[in-house]
Amino acid sequence: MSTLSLVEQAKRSAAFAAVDKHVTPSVRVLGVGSGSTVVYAAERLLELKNEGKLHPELQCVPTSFQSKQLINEAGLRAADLDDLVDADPSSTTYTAIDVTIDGADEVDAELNAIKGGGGAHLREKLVANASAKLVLIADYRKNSQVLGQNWDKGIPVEVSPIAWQTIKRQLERLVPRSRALGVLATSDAFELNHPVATLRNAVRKAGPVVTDNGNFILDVHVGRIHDPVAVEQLIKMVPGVVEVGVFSRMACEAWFGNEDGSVSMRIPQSETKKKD
Ligand SMILES: O=C[C@H](O)[C@H](O)[C@H](O)COP(=O)(O)O
Repeated sequence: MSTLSLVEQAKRSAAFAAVDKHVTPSVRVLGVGSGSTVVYAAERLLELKNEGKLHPELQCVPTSFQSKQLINEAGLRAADLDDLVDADPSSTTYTAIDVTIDGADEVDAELNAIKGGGGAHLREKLVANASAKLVLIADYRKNSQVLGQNWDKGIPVEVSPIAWQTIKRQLERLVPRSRALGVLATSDAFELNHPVATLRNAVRKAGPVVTDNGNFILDVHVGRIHDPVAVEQLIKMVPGVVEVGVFSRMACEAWFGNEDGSVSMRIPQSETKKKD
């Protein structure tokens, strides 16, 4: 009998289903995300490797220190993102990675996602952006219509430590800032008129979380996010912001483990409508 909790079982089911569908023997370069759900993806990759079902030359691109450890522990070959070459130099999109499988903190109807609950979103976004396909895996708690509906820990924003308090104050003034810029309709973009940015503190270490890249994390509470593209752009425009944990319009599929033990796969709602 399984000793996993319902949530862990849901993560595992989603991870196994997504890996089985997407990591076929023809996949040569795989992006490996970060977080607790990706641990199960690595477990499945190891099984497939032992069954001889992976490409013999498979290269795995890590998205964090943890992710690299998972790749190493599964006996897979890690590759550096910058050492890869574009699969099709004539393409308008840069796709050196065939597919990336990654977790998420929350996913909306269009598969916009909040990521960075584990502070890995800078490298995750770099890898996702170089991938032909980004596939998200998560348990049922992350399955939302609108970002901010279930995830109440704010948007993870990686910032330069040299001016984190200045950046925090500017992030808390996103609304007047966007009005001054006159480029984004902030009033429609997110719920709160007065966002709150909190420095993420470490657990079992005094002081702030320091990312794999030597930066700090501010968790920015904006309430519900109605326009993820605008929110991502607006936060990114604050000097000192290294990366924002809103991944808008990047994922093509999201796999969720459900409470009843089943697995659901979603594509962006607008794509579903086109097919109807
Ligand atoms: O920084 C961490 C990553 O974005 C994770 O993929 C995300 O936080 C989801 O993690 P988990 O699978 O542990 O819920």
